[in-house]
Amino acid sequence: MTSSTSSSRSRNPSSGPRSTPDRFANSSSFSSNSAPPESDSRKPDSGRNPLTVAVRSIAGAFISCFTPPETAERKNLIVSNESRTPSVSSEVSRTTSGRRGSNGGIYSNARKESGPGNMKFTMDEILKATRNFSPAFKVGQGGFGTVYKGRLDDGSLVAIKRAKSCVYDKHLGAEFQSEVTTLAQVEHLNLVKFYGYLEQGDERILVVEYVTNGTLREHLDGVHGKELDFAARLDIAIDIAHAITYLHMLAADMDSGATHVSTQVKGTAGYLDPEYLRTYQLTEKSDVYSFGVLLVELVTGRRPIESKREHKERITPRWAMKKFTDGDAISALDPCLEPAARTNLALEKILELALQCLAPRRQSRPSMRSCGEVLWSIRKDYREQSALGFRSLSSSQRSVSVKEE
Ligand SMILES: Nc1ncnc2c1ncn2[C@@H]1O[C@H](COP(=O)(O)OP(=O)(O)OP(=O)(O)O)[C@@H](O)[C@H]1O
Repeated sequence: MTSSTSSSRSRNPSSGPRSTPDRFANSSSFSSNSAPPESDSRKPDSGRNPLTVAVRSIAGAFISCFTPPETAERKNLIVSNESRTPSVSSEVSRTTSGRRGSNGGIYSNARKESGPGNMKFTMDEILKATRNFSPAFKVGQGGFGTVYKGRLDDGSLVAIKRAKSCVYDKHLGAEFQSEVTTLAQVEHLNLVKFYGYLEQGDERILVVEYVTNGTLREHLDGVHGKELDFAARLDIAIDIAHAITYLHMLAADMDSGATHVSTQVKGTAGYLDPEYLRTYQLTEKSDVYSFGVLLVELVTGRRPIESKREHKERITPRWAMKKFTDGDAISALDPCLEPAARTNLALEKILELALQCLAPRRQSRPSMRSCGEVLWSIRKDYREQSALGFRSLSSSQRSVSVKEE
């Protein structure tokens, strides 16, 4: 989504929403076991901007760095090397209050005790972990800057994100610290763990958990083997909705009620709330918009912007919404997915939700919590229908109306 510290792993510049809380997302792991967000009357969807500059910077990562959900499908996707990343150890996270480092052990790193917002790295440590920012350790380049893979002294594998000098407005000196303070408080199974930071001279560096499973885009493209099945995509959507809901609640707690104006676009094309262009403000509802784009991406398998396609298909959300409103949702379904009555039903409901998320006016968009609840209900129906044994349709029936068997 829109921010400056993204930890996304997308290798495609057009992938990975960038508006508010996706930046540190890992999406998934607990998906199939996750409960719908609990209602919280303390934090109504007020429509105010709960995202401080700092929190806004969290945004943007949820799409890219993710661990596929716990489904049969996942077993084929997951990296079996247990020593690689804590993000694949969902069971560990679920069953222990302690966290595990990339080396598989509970953190022995003294930084854990150093407390949120106080996890400072020295330049020596960063240089050692990245072999002096060796190009061989570079894993990506994003709006925030350059991302390196590194290993800390305790063996933890981390992503070291070195900000471009233009990312932090010199006039907003507190922006980085504010961001760090927020990141240090984020603890969610679907969000990459924040290890610490370095602020020295012009250098601004963030150290976060390294995600080895690849990006959502890669999994949608089948780069790691079989494409994600529909159930897995639904799980991912729910996990992301939960993660953003969590971030919105966090942000609401921290929000001072100030108005947050950003004139520096930090998002990724295709995901950015169009209202931002009018107001220069990012709100929770900007994330909802980006989430709508993500929903479309998940079910169509297409990138938000498909510049090589014919004109009317280039902006994927617009194309998919047209299909949906024309009553032809099924033709927007990712051709990799097997059409089935239950899938088509869920597809329609997901696109309906996406339509609401993509509403041009912010006030018409649902809250993230509500998105999670709707998706939860869609998944419940989908599973029930799967259990009832709805049979698949052949691809040739894709364009005809679906009748339940
Ligand atoms: N935590 C991580 N673990 C592994 N690889 C990562 C991680 N974070 C980022 N990367 C890699 O670095 C690339 C750039 O990430 P980064 O988050 O800076 O850019 P982005 O996802 O394009 O977002 P933005 O442009 O908004 O900053 C990603 O595409 C990914 O390949």
